[in-house]
Amino acid sequence: MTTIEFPQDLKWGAATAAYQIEGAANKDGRAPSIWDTFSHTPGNVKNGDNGDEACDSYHRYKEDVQYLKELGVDVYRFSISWPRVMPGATGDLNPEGVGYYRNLIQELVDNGIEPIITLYHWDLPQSLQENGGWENRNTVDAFQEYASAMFREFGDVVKKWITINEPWCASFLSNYIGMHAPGKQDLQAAIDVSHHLLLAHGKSVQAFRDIVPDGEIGYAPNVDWLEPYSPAQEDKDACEREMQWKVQWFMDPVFKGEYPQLLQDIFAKHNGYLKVEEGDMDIISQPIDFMGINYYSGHVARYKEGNGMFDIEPIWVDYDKTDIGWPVYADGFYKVLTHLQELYGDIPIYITENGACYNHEVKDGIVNDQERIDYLKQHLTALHRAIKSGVPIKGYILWSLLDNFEWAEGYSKRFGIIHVNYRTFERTKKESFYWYKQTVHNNWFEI
Ligand SMILES: CCOCCOc1ccc(-c2cn(C[C@@H]3NC[C@@H](O)[C@H]3O)nn2)cc1
Repeated sequence: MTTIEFPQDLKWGAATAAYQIEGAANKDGRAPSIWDTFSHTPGNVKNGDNGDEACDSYHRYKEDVQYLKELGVDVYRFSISWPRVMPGATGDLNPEGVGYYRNLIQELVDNGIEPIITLYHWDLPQSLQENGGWENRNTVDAFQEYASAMFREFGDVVKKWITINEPWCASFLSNYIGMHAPGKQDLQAAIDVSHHLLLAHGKSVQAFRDIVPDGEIGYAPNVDWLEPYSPAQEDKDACEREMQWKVQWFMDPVFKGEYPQLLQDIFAKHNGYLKVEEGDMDIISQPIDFMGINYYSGHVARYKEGNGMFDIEPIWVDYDKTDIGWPVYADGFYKVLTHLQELYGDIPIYITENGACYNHEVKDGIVNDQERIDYLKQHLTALHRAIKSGVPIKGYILWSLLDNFEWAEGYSKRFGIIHVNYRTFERTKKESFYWYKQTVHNNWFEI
């Protein structure tokens, strides 16, 4: 057997997000988010699913923390629901909402688990969407007010914060492709949203430095890897264009203070234009302490003239795929992490999401998700390769602790290492839970 052993100081964790697990959507003063509106609009989410009850973690968080304790993880990454703590989007805090997170944080601390808070995991207050949402530059100031209030409420205990989760999903997937809330298909809207999300990130970092001077803050872009079909320049160029859309568009502004010209030119051909105001790029490129990276999949792709905005087509033919249809492409994890180091140097990285969708059910009290264990072995080996190549990886946070509401896929797609019965909310630890528990305990695994 071969052993893959990690540095002793690597942090192990698990992740969730508010709208995906909490439920209690109309409880204790929470106001609607854009995902309440989107999921309750027929046709947007598979099977008409919504987050009204989800995993009922709002009421079962103590049980969930006990699973984290059993896993032996160092950190738990969760998100705060903006409309739960600030139902008016700005102004007064909701004591019940703040109280829920204070109880959750205390439960984690009492069990020796470090909380990592994500401020924005896509559940924008619907009241802001009525005024244009992230397309409206005023939402940036609303976010800074919300973020500052959370820093003041929890910054005495919580020292690691993430501003924005997957800005590509919250901008282009949601406003250009239209698959996520608010479900627009408007390139200019998506460009405006992407800039305002990054501006909100920068402004909240500025506020954080004053309110939590001993804390660490970053953001969590999602990346994938596109492997050119051939050495032909047209295939390499096609992959570069789409990779820049996912990576450079959201990282160059933070680490270089500018947007990639290649993409600005492509967007202009489709009547999409950046609207940057004086000082914006200085705010966005505020130094941060770490970068979260969310990686799930990659694939081979090649040039195809006229196909989409980037003249590219995916070639997925010969890979194993997870139950959400994404290729299992662990080499892409290693390649994208070393690529990021080449582009941006030694910014400390937490893997803030990595995991797989496999829809196994409970049989005789057991969930035999060997495919998920195999996925984790492949991707943790790729991560180990990146660490050995000198990429400064500080932690690995698995997506997800629980099966949960997978956005437009609803509850049809299961990413958890704990199975959730959505009728009874009964949790069942999967075989992957036990494998991950052993790996966290040992800090190594065998392949
Ligand atoms: C170019 C065309 O593309 C069409 C589909 O495009 C995507 C891309 C990415 C995703 C996606 C979903 N997830 C998992 C979540 N991450 C955050 C957490 O809440 C998880 O539930 N990550 N990425 C979905 C669809």
